[in-house]
Amino acid sequence: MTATVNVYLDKQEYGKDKVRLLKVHKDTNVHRVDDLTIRCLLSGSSFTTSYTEASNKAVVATDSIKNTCYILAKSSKVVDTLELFAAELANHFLNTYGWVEGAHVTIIRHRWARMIIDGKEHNHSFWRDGDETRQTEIFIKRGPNCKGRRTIDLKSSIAGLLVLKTTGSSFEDFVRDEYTTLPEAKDRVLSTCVDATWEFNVPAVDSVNVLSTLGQIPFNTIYDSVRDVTCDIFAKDESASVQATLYKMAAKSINNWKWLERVSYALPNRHFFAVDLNYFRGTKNLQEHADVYQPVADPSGLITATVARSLSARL
Ligand SMILES: O=c1[nH]c(=O)c2[nH]c(=O)[nH]c2[nH]1
Repeated sequence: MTATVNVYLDKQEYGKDKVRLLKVHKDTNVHRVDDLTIRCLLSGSSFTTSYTEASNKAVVATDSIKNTCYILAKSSKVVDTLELFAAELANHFLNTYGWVEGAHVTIIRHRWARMIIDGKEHNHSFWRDGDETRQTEIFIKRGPNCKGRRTIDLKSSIAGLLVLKTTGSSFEDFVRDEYTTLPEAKDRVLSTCVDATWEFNVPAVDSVNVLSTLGQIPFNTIYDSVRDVTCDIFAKDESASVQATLYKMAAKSINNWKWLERVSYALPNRHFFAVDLNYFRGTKNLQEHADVYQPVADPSGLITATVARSLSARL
């Protein structure tokens, strides 16, 4: 029995997720590695019938999409710049399959730090120095009227950068009412797991110019810089709140880089509460006496914001 037709396919994207890939750069005997997890999703009106009429005529198998990731990783010269490799992949799908209207590629890079052996960086041995990842997400679309044009939405992120400072953070002067139990804190432990995202301002370009246009943006330097700014401000700011520190971090990176349009942070406030030890022989461990804390995994605060370049700054 056919379903009643008071519905329509509103949107669709399909492809391969969690394609795992390790690229070893062997150009010298000091090897470098890029350990990636890739998602490639395709979209376009030609795929509608694969959902609504069970027709696979336009469907590029997700297995072929996976193979493409490996084939391009073999030939690519830019795997170590996530944004450019993501653009190469997305562009490939648009150039190869004329009916694909949008290619949406997300790449996560997992950390491998060089081992120090006998006091020296080792040529080909690495260790996982944390769960933090670098990520990028690109969505390249064919121009609606001019098929040779491409519009590019591009953003990159740091996810899971776990940081902690033991002083230089306060939280005072907040609302006190009958719901409040939290004491004012002049000096507290501050810890968060940073998710930072920066959105690039990329003009629409002709299909042949996608990679050369993006090639002008110093993506790896921007990533290093946003990470440095995050750590620098986290460490040096006399923080009045997570909100105030977040704003300084985001504003600084927008001011540093003309390519950045918006910078967002999501900062969980991982609480460390001083343990009240007064019950044990009057032991003082609160306020200025605190040095034993209880980390509280749940619940955590969550402070999020996006800071954007103002229109006047674009002129
Ligand atoms: O930096 C903070 N911001 C808050 O909004 C908040 N709320 C809270 O209980 N502790 C904190 N800390």
